[in-house]
Amino acid sequence: MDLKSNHTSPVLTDNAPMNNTRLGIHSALMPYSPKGSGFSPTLFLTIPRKKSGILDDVWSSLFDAMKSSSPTHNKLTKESIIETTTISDSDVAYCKWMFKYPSALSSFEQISNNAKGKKIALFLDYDGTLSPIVDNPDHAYMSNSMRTAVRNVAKYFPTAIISGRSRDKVHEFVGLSELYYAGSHGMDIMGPVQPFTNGHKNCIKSTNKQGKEVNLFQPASEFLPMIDEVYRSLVEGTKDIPGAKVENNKFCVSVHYRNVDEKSWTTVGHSVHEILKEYPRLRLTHGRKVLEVRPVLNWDKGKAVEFLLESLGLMNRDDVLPIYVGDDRTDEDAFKVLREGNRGFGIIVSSVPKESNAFYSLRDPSEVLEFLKTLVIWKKKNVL
Ligand SMILES: O=P(O)(O)OC[C@H]1O[C@H](O[C@H]2O[C@H](CO)[C@@H](O)[C@H](O)[C@H]2O)[C@H](O)[C@@H](O)[C@@H]1O
Repeated sequence: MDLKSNHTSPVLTDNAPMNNTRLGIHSALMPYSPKGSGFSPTLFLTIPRKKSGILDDVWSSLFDAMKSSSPTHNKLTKESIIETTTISDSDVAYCKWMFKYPSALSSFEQISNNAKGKKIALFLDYDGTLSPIVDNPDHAYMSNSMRTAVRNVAKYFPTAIISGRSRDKVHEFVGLSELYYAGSHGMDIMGPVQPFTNGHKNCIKSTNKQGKEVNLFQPASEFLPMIDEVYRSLVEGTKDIPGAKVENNKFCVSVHYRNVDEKSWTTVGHSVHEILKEYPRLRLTHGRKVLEVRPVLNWDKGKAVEFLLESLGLMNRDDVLPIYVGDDRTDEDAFKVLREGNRGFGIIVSSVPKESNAFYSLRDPSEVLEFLKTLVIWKKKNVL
């Protein structure tokens, strides 16, 4: 299969009206090039940051994006059940979308043909991929059957979890020590000890909880005090908004508005924006009913995938097939890296149509579970 020819020129629109950036907000809250830091300049984004006068534009587009960032599932009523006996417009739209992003389950044969003679490297996002989206981020538990499936795939394929959460938190949720973990959207990677060829200087040797020697890569370590400070300011600045929740993800901070009354979403946005004005070295990205504050650093989940492939000795090898499964905007960076290098492919987890750089789709975590089980069954058959 020629991975490049599946479909061309993917556009990342994410179902929301936006300017030429994901949020329509980047010109205000985006990149800044700090001088005199100890970092490699290539790690920093370099688009100049505008100072003022665009607040209205910024917030109207942010608000549109906030509204559409995670579909609200209609509650089942008698009427809706009767209605669903006929095919709805959204079913038709989903089916059309699946022509472009075929199901990774029904296309499994195609995937396995492509994987023949190759070593699969598996990258898995956590929230919305391995665990269902729930209202309380502290309760986003993974099912035992999913844990077993992940443990099983990891027996056959090098497997990494790449999450926006802090590395410790996502490790605690997943609870498997045989995996590699990248937290804070890839800014905190614990990987195997390997001689690095890419000269990353923020890499240090450490030991994991099992006492095994590991490599720790934290390109944003300089930002720790700033992130702690902005976390406290965000907690203070949103404390009077019922339902708002701020989560410290170590090298980034999440401001959740899933449980905030829609009428107050702009208040959340404005509060975050007011605070971030004081932090030109921080930027804002947008996930599923969450605003994510992170360092202005040229580092994302895509870079984390490349870093892990390199440290596993699997980079740029014809006999390696990386597969990345994820549901959110930040996963697009990883899909893109795999697509552009024609290295492997992304699988987008979504129950609604959305533009993506992935090649295949799965509807929800229950289909992710099926996919992982299918991979193991296929591998077992082919090993024997
Ligand atoms: O990269 P991920 O592992 O997908 O992390 C992205 C964000 O996930 C979490 O928030 C999302 O899931 C929550 C639990 O289901 C849900 O309540 C929230 O609305 C979602 O945005 C996590 O809490 C965030 O910190 C991550 O940035």
